[in-house]
Amino acid sequence: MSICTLRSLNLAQSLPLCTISSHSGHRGITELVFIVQFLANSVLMAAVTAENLIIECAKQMGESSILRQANCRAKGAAPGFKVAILGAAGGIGQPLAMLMKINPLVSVLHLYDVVNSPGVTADISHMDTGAVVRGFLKQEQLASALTGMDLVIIPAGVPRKPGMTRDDLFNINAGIVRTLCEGIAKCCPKAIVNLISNPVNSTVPIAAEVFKKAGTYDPKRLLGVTMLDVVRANTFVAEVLGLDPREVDVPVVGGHAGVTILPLLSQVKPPCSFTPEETEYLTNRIQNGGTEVVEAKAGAGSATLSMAYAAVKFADACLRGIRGDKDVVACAFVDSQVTELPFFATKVRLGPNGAEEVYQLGPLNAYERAGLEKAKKELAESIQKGISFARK
Ligand SMILES: NC(=O)c1ccc[n+]([C@@H]2O[C@H](COP(=O)([O-])OP(=O)(O)OC[C@H]3O[C@@H](n4cnc5c(N)ncnc54)[C@H](O)[C@@H]3O)[C@@H](O)[C@H]2O)c1
Ligand SMILES: O=C(O)C[C@H](O)C(=O)O
Repeated sequence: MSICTLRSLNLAQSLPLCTISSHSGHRGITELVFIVQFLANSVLMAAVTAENLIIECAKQMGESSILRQANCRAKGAAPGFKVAILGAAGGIGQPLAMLMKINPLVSVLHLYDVVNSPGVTADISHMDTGAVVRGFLKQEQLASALTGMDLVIIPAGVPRKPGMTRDDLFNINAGIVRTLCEGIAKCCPKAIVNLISNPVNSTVPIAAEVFKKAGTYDPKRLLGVTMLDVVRANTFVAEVLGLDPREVDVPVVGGHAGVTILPLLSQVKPPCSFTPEETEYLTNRIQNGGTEVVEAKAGAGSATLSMAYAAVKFADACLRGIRGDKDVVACAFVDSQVTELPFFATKVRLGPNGAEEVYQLGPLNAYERAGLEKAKKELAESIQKGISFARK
């Protein structure tokens, strides 16, 4: 029975009581009973009619009630940006969807996955925040999920288990990212893409190749998400320095795997210095932060909650950039001329078109210069692997 009918029936039960109390002093019992019965019947009839209308409406629309509610609310959507999450039912996808639903810059939130997206959508759509939430399930609904989007966030794909490298995910995730990016090229070629799926050092080159093939590639709009490395670096450095992590800003450059993750501890803000032991400890911990979580989860996946937080921090920066806010700067793995490699993570300035400006590395100390050489060697192979896969 629908909510409308239930409410009408409650009304039918309570109305006679009101009527008796307000009229009992002026009318005879028989007259009163008649009036009460008449009113109750009228309300019941109205309730039954409303129920029939609802059933008829649902039949005509041939849709679930979730879709009808979403359509309804979409008509009144507040101004803001349209964001799609691909892989929204996953370990990262769910908390990411929840946090994006809270973001006041988001007016429409599309949740796409190959499994479980209706449940996640129903759940998140009950949050009393502004964004309208719609769910999309499986490949046949990918185009609807993507059409009209300003920002697409991709955490789709398998996570690591203990003993695996991120590159071990390549065989499965490369194909997933390729398919999703083909959809983006067709349905929302102007959207800014935040790519989370690992191995980021290879999936970003794959995405670039897909967009090039489709003739839609805009290097500024494709951003590999390395924000989790920055979030970890800020946390670990703050611990060592005894500071509030919110006051610390550590640039992390290179890529997103092992030695390709290069924290620039000589450029930490507020300015500070580290002993060689602290530098070694911090660099190792930041480079292996992902593995630390994978091992602690002991087979149940990799970082999801801190990643959702980092993804939202980065997506929010992208949305502020699209809105035209000045001086929005974050680290990301992007098409780059900073080194001889075609892709590299550095600080970028985010604007209406994505990464409007890619910043240089700045002065590096001897420890960081040695780290950079190691990072570039591994990065070159991972980037080439992605390009070769996509060109096959
Ligand atoms: N960039 C980073 O810093 C970072 C951090 C953590 C995790 N990751 C990566 O993010 C990815 C997701 O991690 P997770 O923990 O959420 O994994 P998960 O397995 O919990 O969730 C992945 C979701 O992707 C969905 N999916 C699979 N194929 C899909 C397809 N073709 N289209 C749409 N959705 C699809 C799955 O159904 C699942 O819901 C992994 O590759 C992981 O390594 C990256
Ligand atoms: O480590 C992983 O496999 C997931 C992610 O890349 C991370 O850094 O936590």
